[in-house]
Amino acid sequence: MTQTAKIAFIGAGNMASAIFEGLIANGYPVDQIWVTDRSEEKLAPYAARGLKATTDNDEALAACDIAVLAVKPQVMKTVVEAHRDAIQQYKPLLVSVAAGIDAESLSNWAGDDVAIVRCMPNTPALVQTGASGLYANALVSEQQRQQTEEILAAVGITLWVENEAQIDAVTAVSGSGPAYYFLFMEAMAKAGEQLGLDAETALKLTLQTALGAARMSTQSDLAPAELRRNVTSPKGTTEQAILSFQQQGIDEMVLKAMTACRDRAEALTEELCKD
Ligand SMILES: NC(=O)C1=CN([C@@H]2O[C@H](COP(=O)(O)OP(=O)(O)OC[C@H]3O[C@@H](n4cnc5c(N)ncnc54)[C@H](O)[C@@H]3O)[C@@H](O)[C@H]2O)C=CC1
Ligand SMILES: O=C(O)[C@@H]1CCC=N1
Repeated sequence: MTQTAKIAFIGAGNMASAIFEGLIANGYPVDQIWVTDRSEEKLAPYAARGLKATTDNDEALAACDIAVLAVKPQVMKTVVEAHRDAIQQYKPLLVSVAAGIDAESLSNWAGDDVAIVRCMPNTPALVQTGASGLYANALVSEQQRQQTEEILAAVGITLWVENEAQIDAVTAVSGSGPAYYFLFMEAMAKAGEQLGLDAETALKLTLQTALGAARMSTQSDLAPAELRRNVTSPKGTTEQAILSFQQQGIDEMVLKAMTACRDRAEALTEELCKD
C-alpha cells in the first residue's frame, strides 16, 4: 500500500535526503517521491534522477499523501503558515522531523484539524540502519500510522512513544546519537595516531571496530555489558582502558551530555512554539 504512497519532502537537506535516499536504495519508486527546497541547485541532481523536484511547496503538497516537514525548527512556523491553504485544501498527513516543534503548534500553524506525526529519525536512515521515534496526534488514522511506520521501517527501526515529551528523550538517544559515536570515532582515530599508527590505519581500524561492535551487539542475545566483559580479560589490557574511562566518570559524562541535548529540545519548544 505504501509502495504507492506519494511522499513529499519539504526541505531537501541532510535529514530528508538520508530518508529518501534510504527509501530509494530500498526500492521505493523515485517517481513517487517529491522533494522541495528553496535552492534550485540542490534540487537539480534529484530531478535528473527522476524524483519530482520543485521549489513550489504548494505543488508538492497538492500531489502527495504524506508531507515530511524537514526544514530547520527555526523556520518551521513560517513555512507551515505560508502553506496553510494548501495543507487545508489537500490535507496530507504531516510528518514533522523537527527537533523541539510540538504537534499542537504545528497544528495551529497549519490551521487546525490536521493529522500530524512527530518523528525523530536519524541520518543512518541513509544506509537503512536508522532509528525513528514516532508520536501521533489524535487525528492520525490507523491507516496513516501504518503508512508512516512502513515508510520509516524501510530505512530502519521504528518505535512509537506514548507521550510527546518522550520525543525529546528519543532526540537525546538516537536523533543526535550518531554524532556521539562519530565523535568517539574521531577521538579513537586521533589517539591511535598518537600511539604511533599512521592516520589511515588508525581510522580504518577504528571504523571497522565500531562496525563490528555495533553488529555484534545488535545480533547477540548478550547485553552490551556482557559483551564488554568478554573482551576484558582479568589483568589484561582492556581492563586498564575501561578502568580509565570509569575513573573519569563515563556514565556521568554521557548522562550530562544527553540531558543537555534533551534540555535543548525543550528550550527550542519554549523559543519557537510559545507565542
Ligand atoms: N540532521 C540530523 O541528523 C537530524 C535532523 N532532524 C531535523 O531535521 C530538520 C532538518 O535538519 P537538517 O536536514 O539537518 O537541515 P538542513 O539545513 O540540511 O536542511 C533543511 C533544508 O530545508 C530547506 N528549506 C529552508 N526553507 C525552506 C522552504 N521554505 N521550503 C523548502 N525547503 C526549505 C533548506 O534549503 C535546506 O536544504 C530539522 O528540523 C532537524 O531538527 C531530525 C533528526 C536528525
Ligand atoms: O542537532 C539537531 O538539532 C538535529 C536534531 C537531532 C539531530 N540533529
